[in-house]
Amino acid sequence: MMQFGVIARKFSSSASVQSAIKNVTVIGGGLMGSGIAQVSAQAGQNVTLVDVSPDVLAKAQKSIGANLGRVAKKVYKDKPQEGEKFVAEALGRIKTLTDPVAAAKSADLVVEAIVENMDVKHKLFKQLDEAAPEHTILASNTSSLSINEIASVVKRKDRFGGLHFFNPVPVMRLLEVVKGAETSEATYNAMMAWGKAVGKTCITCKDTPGFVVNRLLVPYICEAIRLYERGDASARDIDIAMKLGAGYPMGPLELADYVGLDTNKFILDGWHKKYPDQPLFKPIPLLNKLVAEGKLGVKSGEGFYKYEKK
Ligand SMILES: CCCCCCC[C@H](O)CC(=O)SCCNC(=O)CCNC(=O)[C@H](O)C(C)(C)COP(=O)([O-])OP(=O)([O-])OC[C@H]1O[C@@H](n2cnc3c(N)ncnc32)[C@H](O)[C@@H]1OP(=O)([O-])[O-]
Ligand SMILES: NC(=O)c1ccc[n+]([C@@H]2O[C@H](COP(=O)([O-])OP(=O)(O)OC[C@H]3O[C@@H](n4cnc5c(N)ncnc54)[C@H](O)[C@@H]3O)[C@@H](O)[C@H]2O)c1
Repeated sequence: MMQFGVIARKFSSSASVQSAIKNVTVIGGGLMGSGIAQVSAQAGQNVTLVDVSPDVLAKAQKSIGANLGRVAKKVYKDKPQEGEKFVAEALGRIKTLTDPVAAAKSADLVVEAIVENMDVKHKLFKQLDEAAPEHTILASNTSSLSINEIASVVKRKDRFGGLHFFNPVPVMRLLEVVKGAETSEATYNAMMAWGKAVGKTCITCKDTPGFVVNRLLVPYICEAIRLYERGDASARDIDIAMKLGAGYPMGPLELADYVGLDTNKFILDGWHKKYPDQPLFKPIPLLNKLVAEGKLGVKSGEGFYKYEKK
């Protein structure tokens, strides 16, 4: 108990923690990348946000502005002018680019948050490894892929690791800092210090499937889907049960809709292929059916529940 207290204090988050990393490039301006760019800029980092799509970048800037406004309303509730200054300054620290190579040239740290596809990640990291300065740390926000496998294409394996954020990034306080087989102690320490500097509580994990959170969360969500598929309980009752009986903020099926049923399926299929004998990772016919029908959850307007399209 005593030891846990010490560890908890040691790793407790603080936006005032200093990090040697001042210039961060975030690649992928979608759901996760925009959140990572926001928390970095909020903490005073110079941020370059990259996406192949200028439309995504415009959308990201808009949502970051709106989310910074939410933060300002809370933090500066009696000082609206200071709140406006906070939002303007944070937004001013984010520049956008469509070229990852140009963006890597000025980075101390690159955080990749593009599609969860090994080939696409490999292609990007090869380019980044060639373009980035010697000291630059390369990191992936992958949910389910192996950090060692992603790092296999770069020369700087000692300056490569995992930085796994949670959705929604501005709200979720955890950051999993993943050590690959060849991640150096200096890289690990720099990633931990940076994570704390951007306001997250960091935990450490080896390069094991799903790290800590998803290794527990994916089987939990999958078991909930199987329970529903068997007709053991309604979707609503499964979700109410876990919210009121176990204290979760969302039930498992609501959470599956929130992260996206295609993402759920992608992770499960990838792990099933790698570990075919693990019953927890076996395909789920209902999940496959919903995805085949385009029912992907909140983003498509329907999953286990129906949503108003934004
Ligand atoms: C097979 C499985 C597959 C797994 C996939 C893995 C995916 C991945 O690798 C891991 C994950 O991320 S796993 C997923 C991990 N994620 C989870 O497990 C999430 C679980 N869910 C939750 O924690 C809560 O339901 C939410 C925080 C999402 C919403 O909270 P709520 O109470 O229901 O509703 P509320 O009252 O509206 O909001 C409360 C406060 O949050 C603020 N805010 C909200 N959205 C925001 C945004 N986008 N931006 C900024 N701010 C946002 C809002 O302003 C408010 O602030 P205030 O200070 O109170 O005014
Ligand atoms: N969604 C989640 O809940 C969540 C949580 C934690 C980690 N992750 C991981 O984060 C990563 C991104 O997930 P997301 O949900 O933000 O995806 P997303 O689809 O919202 O965003 C990905 C973005 O990357 C862009 N992109 C694709 N290829 C690119 C390239 N070569 N160069 C630059 N931009 C490129 C796309 O245009 C898109 O805007 C994935 O690896 C995912 O597993 C997701």
